[in-house]
Amino acid sequence: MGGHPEGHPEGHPEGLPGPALPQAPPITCDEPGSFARSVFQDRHPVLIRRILDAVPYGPERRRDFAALLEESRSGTVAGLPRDAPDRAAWEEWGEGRFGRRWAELPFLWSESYFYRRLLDPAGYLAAGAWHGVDLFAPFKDAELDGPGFAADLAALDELPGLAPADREHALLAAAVWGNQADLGFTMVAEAAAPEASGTLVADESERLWSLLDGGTVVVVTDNSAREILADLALVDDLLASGRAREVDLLVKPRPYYVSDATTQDVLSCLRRMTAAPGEAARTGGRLLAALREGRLTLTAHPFACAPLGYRDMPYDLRERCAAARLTVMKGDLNYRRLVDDRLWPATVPFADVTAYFPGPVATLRTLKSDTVAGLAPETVARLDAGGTAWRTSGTHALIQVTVPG
Ligand SMILES: O=P(O)(O)OC[C@@]1(O)O[C@H](CO)[C@@H](O)[C@@H]1O
Repeated sequence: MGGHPEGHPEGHPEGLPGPALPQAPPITCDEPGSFARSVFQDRHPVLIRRILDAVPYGPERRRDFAALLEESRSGTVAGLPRDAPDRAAWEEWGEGRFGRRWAELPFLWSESYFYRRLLDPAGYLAAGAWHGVDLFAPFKDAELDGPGFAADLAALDELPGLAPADREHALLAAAVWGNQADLGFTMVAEAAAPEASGTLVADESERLWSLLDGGTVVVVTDNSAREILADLALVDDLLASGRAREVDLLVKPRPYYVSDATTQDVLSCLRRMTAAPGEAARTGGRLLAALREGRLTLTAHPFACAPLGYRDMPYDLRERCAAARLTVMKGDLNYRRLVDDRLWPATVPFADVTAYFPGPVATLRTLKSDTVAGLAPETVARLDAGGTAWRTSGTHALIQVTVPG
């Protein structure tokens, strides 16, 4: 495993077979006024202030959070502590990147490393009183306790009354738009309200359904609380309808990108479901039974928190996706990893950019960062003419599918 060169890919990176791709530079934070730059310069200070407001870390840890913020906004990249359990992995994933300016590195790498580094002042990995304490738990808990989550639980009561096709349509839409409920994203006030479902800029949902014919489905999850609730409701329907024989839910092994779902977050959601009345409890009960029977599995692979694209998947994950009938990637970060977070022309065929993937793959994403591929020229022209930040505001979404040849 390892990163591929940051230079422009001319043809297929790493010389693997596949279609010739146009040149596309990786997104970095060096461009003034860019979204990526605003994440480090505007979003991260808010995030750290909120963490320090929400969790009573002592003075030394608070100073270490501030120092990390300073380093990541204007400094060069320091390595991990000598005794960090994941130091060897990061030395490989970050080869040639330590000591360089944060802003010049690929945004995918630098942002992922920033979330890894946050775990050190939080004391999450080291032995001691703060070991294993999720620094984002106050935000995740607030969403679980909020009116939006309660409304989503209650909305499940509508599902049994719907015809199967309508139910599938509603569940898929909920899984797509549930991705607006990203707590990192809502750190900035102008972010779109999670309730507002907007426009699909690409919709290959018919192809997605046509692939779901009873095999194993891998779901690469994104956010906890409202998004994972929608994902779990969809998974329940896939299992109950026979569209999936087994579902493997990939979660994060540690707190990541604020609200990304860990095993603990999935269990918290299931607990809320089973404690609620009506269909929420029945759905939660079926999912618990599926876990017990092994039809639903949870996997927390270290690569879930790697700063690399899926092109660099380790062998075991590659094999798993190759054997699955379909891999479903949820959310913006997984999309960035799928298309290598480059400034592709938006009309470059999605199938070409993802041709390396070892099996059929679908992506359900609201657009919250600059990279995008596979859009029709007239769609791009219309969106650009609209004068809105359609790539980054979370008001637009897509469902795209690739079945490698
Ligand atoms: O993967 P998710 O939860 O949909 O989005 C992750 C995200 O909030 O993080 C990045 C900026 O911080 C963007 O790619 C995106 O908006």
